[in-house]
Amino acid sequence: MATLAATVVLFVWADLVPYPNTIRVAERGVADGAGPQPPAAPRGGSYGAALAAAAPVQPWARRETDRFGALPLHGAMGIPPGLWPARARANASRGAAVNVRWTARRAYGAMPAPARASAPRRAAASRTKPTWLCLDGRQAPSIFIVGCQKCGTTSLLAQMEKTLSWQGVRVQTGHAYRDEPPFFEKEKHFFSTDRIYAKGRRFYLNHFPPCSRQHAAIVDATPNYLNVPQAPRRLKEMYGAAADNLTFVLILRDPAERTESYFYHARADGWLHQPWEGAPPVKSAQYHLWTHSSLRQAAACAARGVRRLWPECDVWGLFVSLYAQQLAEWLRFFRADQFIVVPMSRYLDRNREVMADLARRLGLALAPGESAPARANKRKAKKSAADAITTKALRAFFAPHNREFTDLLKRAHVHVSPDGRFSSGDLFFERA
Ligand SMILES: Nc1ncnc2c1ncn2[C@@H]1O[C@H](COP(=O)(O)OS(=O)(=O)O)[C@@H](OP(=O)(O)O)[C@H]1O
Repeated sequence: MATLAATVVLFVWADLVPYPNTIRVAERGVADGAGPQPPAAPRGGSYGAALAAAAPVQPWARRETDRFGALPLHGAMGIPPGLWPARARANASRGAAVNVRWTARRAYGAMPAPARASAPRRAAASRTKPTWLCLDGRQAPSIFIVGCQKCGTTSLLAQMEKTLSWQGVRVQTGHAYRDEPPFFEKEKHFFSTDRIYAKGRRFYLNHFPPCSRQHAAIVDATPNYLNVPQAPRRLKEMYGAAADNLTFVLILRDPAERTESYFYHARADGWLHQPWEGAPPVKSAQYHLWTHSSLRQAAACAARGVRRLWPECDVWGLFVSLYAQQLAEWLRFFRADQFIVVPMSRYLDRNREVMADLARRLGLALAPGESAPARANKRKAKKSAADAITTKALRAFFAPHNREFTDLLKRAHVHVSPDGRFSSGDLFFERA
């Protein structure tokens, strides 16, 4: 009830604020995320056919395409029409009322069927030694922390480097070139960034030590690999047959908190994603206004029948938190038993168990004794009470996506650290 009240307050208030009515939405991603896309059609048939079979597309859904400003977000948030502010009700009576939730559910019903791990493959998920990959004379990464941005990836990597080893040799990340920012030591951005990918395989592999100097395992911890749709295909192509031996770690945070953290980081560093006309300069963007515009963007996409909000609506901003749709894409290229999902809450609360589980699955030894996760990349901006209200509104938006994520993990038999156990419902708000 408190969540609903907070959401209503935010959106009633937000409705009074003048917003740009036309939002220019990049068709698919922006900047480095753009470029050739993997095929969108699912394995078992076309989305179009599945959607048409489920229910015919309503004319009002089509009409919404260019009417961004008129969308009643309140409906998308599940708020009963009686509680909508006057402007939203007026929009609705003009024919703009869109049951976005229904549209979205219909669209997501047709997600690609993920590849299932066969029983022997699943059994083989624990290893006795790490995977050692030599490509063109370089020890190439065999472990990828592919996501997600603002989910504790820096902290996890630091702890892996400190505590995981094999026969006394630690894991490591390779190096950054002198003209690259220092954080490229952790994250190479190769498979996710067109201009870096264009430099080619040799350029990537030159970041890693020669095979002669054997390391326990090499890690590329680029949190954007998960949300850039080109990344899994590129990775698979580069590794060829060796791709079967890779392990992908996904440390994932409550999507709403992640989005909040992203906003403050991206605003401070000047790369906040706001693909709508009339957006303020990045430095003066405000969290609640940015969130409201992002939710409008999502609602408009759903209303015009976009099949998967990620990647078809956008791949940046709050769309980075659409984990189900992203993982489904990765499962088209890799087996389910190559993935380890680490909820950030478990990483913090059950740290030792999670690290032991990672060690087992990566074939590495865990150093004895306790080690706490470092608080890396802590945001500098102060939290405010108003932010909490905005984040609650985001939670309402993400709730069905979170359930979809949990369903996917169960269906595809993806391992959730530390013990593979999780209940149906929302993984990010499970009871201990
Ligand atoms: N130990 C521990 N406890 C609690 N929170 C932690 C911890 N380690 C990292 N964090 C929070 O994770 C956020 C940074 O995540 P990333 O390192 O993945 O960021 S980045 O994508 O590499 O920029 C960032 O979140 P915000 O502070 O909310 O922005 C960090 O504070």
